Amino acid sequence: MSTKPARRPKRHGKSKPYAERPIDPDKPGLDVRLAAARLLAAVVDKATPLDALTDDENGNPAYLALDGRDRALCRAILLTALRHRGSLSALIAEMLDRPLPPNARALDHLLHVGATQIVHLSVPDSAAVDLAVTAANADPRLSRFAALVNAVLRGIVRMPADRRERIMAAVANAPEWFADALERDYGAEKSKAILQAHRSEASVDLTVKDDATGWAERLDATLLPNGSLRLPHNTPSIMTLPGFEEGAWWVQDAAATLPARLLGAKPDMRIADLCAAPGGKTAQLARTGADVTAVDISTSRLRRLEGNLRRLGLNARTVQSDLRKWQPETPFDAVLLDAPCSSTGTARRHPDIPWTKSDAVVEKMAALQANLLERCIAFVRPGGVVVFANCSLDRREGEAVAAAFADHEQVEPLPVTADEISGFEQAVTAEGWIRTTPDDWPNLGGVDGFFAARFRRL
Ligand SMILES: C[S@@+](CC[C@H](N)C(=O)[O-])C[C@H]1O[C@@H](n2cnc3c(N)ncnc32)[C@H](O)[C@@H]1O
Repeated sequence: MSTKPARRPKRHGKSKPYAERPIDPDKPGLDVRLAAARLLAAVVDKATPLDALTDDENGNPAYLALDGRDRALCRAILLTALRHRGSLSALIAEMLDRPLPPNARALDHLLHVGATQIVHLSVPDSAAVDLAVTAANADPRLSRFAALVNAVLRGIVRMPADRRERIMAAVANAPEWFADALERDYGAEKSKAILQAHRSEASVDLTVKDDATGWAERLDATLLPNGSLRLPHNTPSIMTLPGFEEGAWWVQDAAATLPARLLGAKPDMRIADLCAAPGGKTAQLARTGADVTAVDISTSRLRRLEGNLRRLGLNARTVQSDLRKWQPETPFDAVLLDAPCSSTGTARRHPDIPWTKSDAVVEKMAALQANLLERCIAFVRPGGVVVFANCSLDRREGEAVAAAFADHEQVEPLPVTADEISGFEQAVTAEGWIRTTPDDWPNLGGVDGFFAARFRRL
């Protein structure tokens, strides 16, 4: 691969002399594009989670300097740029004689921000091109590439739609490590279906306390086979919806409701929800009337859990502790370990995940999960139940951890049966584990990827 800068894009001899135009630093919309390119760099080059960069209190200064509407546009550009990053890269590459050199990161990010608006967002093409060129001119590292930015983006604007589609559909639209891991775990056909599902934004699902049918009508939502509600895509802010203030429901992906259902929770049981925050599964367990202790290492996330339970009118004891050191005074009847993981099963909601995680992260998380799961044996009484779950698609974090734990002399597998998880019968594996992937329920819009396995302490 050539490392020479691609100074001249293909077929673009007639680009306008943008580089010679005066720069207007106050140009409307320029600060949004500059912020988007900077944040894209932080995600892709520094593996910083997008949610941290766009947090309304502690986010990146370039983001916090934007007003509310511009923040929304900046986030929309970033979510879309990351969701379609692989196919947008292919489109940009098509416009270049040779690849950009590896050190031309800022140029690459600016092109991605521009191409995202042209291909996927309802920003006028002329504005997307013009602002990208102005942004290039405003940056001393990039000003000599302003004509190239102009030519590449104009080339994408002029490209016939069917050719664009062909180029974008022909690539895996995922980083190599992630595409390889999926293919190894699921085979060529299924991994393709998962990556296809990742091209669409996930819906918002709700778990309701009671009267799912009534709330489905009131919220204009779809009642899913497992009893969750799925909101329409254009739903405005969750907090303004009927039932939020009164605590009638909470946000939780349909597949994320499965692990808590495996504990057989009921009023006389003592249950520990481990790695509990922000508390979707704690709420499910508390709702049964069980005596629930929720443990998490993060103080701020536990505060969110407590706020959520208050709104829902549900009770649980909360404990801030690192599970690697925690020791309960009395063993529980059942524990749920919703272990920290690479979270690749939620890539439709967090399209930065494939671009910020790696094989090394997956392996580190799998080792941590095995360690935490082993500690769970001491947390339950003999005969008690341990449920292990996480939202990774990677079998190193799910099936492999469960298979190794099943060999432990102090536990036996307690296979899940289809009748225990009505609506998700197809998710039960031959081993009696649960595995969901984003391409499940294709006609309803998919679900998050989840894994769960159940054991009994001997
Ligand atoms: C996947 S999230 C849990 C989601 C939660 N169960 C729910 O349903 O809303 C993982 C949680 O594990 C917590 N965590 C990570 N390492 C931990 C540790 N060593 N001890 C306790 N909690 C930990 C994180 O703070 C995070 O809140």
